[in-house]
Amino acid sequence: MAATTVYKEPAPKVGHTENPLESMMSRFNVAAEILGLDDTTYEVLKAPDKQVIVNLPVSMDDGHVRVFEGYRVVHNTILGPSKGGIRYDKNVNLDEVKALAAWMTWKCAVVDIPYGGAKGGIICDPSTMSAGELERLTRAYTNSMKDVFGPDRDIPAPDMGTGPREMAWIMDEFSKTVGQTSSAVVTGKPLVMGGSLGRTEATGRGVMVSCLAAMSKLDMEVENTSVAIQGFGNVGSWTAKLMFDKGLKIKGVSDISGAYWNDNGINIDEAIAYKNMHAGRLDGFPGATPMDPNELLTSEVDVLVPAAVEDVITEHNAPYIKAKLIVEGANGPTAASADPIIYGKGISVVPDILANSGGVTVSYFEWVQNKQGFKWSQDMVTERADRIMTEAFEKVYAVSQKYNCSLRIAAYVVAIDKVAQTYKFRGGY
Ligand SMILES: NC(=O)C1=CN([C@@H]2O[C@H](COP(=O)(O)OP(=O)(O)OC[C@H]3O[C@@H](n4cnc5c(N)ncnc54)[C@H](OP(=O)(O)O)[C@@H]3O)[C@@H](O)[C@H]2O)C=CC1
Ligand SMILES: O=C(O)CCC(=O)C(=O)O
Repeated sequence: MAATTVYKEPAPKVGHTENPLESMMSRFNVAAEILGLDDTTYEVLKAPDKQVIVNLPVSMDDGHVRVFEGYRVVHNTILGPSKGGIRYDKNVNLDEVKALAAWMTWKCAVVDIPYGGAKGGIICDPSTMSAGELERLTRAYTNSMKDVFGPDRDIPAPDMGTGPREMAWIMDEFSKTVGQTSSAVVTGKPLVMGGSLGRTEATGRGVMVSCLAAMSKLDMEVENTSVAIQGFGNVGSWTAKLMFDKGLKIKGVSDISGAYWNDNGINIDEAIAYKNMHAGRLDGFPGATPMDPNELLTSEVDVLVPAAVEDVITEHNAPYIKAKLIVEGANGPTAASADPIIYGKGISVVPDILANSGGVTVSYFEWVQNKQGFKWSQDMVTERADRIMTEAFEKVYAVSQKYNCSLRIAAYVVAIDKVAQTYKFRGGY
């Protein structure tokens, strides 16, 4: 794929400090130029519609009150109510949330689901907080956002550091403020209370499906393909499990405790069982040997799946990457400064806004089911999600061929074109 196309992104600035918002904007600018996007739509899309910053006083277990800062950024709602996860992490910041919100707009447009984009975050370290503290924090955040959230306004979901438990608290707290049970206000809920079959594994499944689609374009065979995966949380562990079940050889995995390597392939069922029995960490896993986490990204594998945080692939390590294919499970794992290097090496990249869009796709199914008051079977969810992922991949691939550009720029072109066309029909400015 990439080897036959011409690179079209601006060269990195000298001394560039990685910033996900700048990375998002530099790709957006290239796609806008390809499309000949009009100035008004460009100005509307380059900044978020709404940015909310809240102060959240929370009683801690030791009796003192700690004040947390939280954000919700709504990037755009021209395609429908805004959608996007909530991140709990000590490194959350407003620029990051703004980039993540814009990526949600592009992602929903790429898979053609009727949502705009948003993202939320709270600066906190969930690994050091008790369940009670996290519940009080989540309820305080939901209360502060009661005029932002709504089943037809803005619909949160899980992201790093959050999962079904937090989504259940959000649903309960929001329902209390509106005086009726409001299942469709949030997705990624536990199954018993309106969650969808298939949501937990949906993002990893989409990563696996788009990886196989890209491998087929590159004539890569499943049996001979080795993989390294950074991050072993929801996205990383499900990607690993589903790729392992398909017969790919997962040689390296990592989490915050370190990286682990087995040249003969890691038994992912054993790795997940070990993690579940050891406080969610792989530390001490006997089925692989510890390695330097920095070396995982440049290890001798065919496919690299970054599935943890932003900006892990930069101009500094990109020259040493050996994989032929990068499939971005995480949002924004590749800084824009690395793009020309990766492209120049002929490495294909299935970009985040395509590769990890399986999660929001099944969130959309959950929202539809909540509104219908009807539950879909696992087969129905899987078949529909796989079809959407495959069609989105083929569409992005065709655009990359048409404009002779990378899959990343092609995905932005598909997304921005849909949003811009909708603005033309709806008017309003
Ligand atoms: N959940 C979803 O449905 C979706 C998530 N994403 C994106 O996928 C990425 C991961 O999210 P998710 O899996 O939900 O988050 P989780 O919190 O479930 O998992 C994050 C994983 O990354 C690990 N990690 C964190 N920092 C590092 C690091 N520096 N090096 C290696 N591993 C690290 C964590 O380790 P440890 O557990 O040891 O702390 C954990 O294994 C994020 O970019 C998120 O935005 C995108 C689409 C949907
Ligand atoms: O499931 C969702 O609604 C959003 C998931 C998310 O935050 C993401 O795709 O980055």
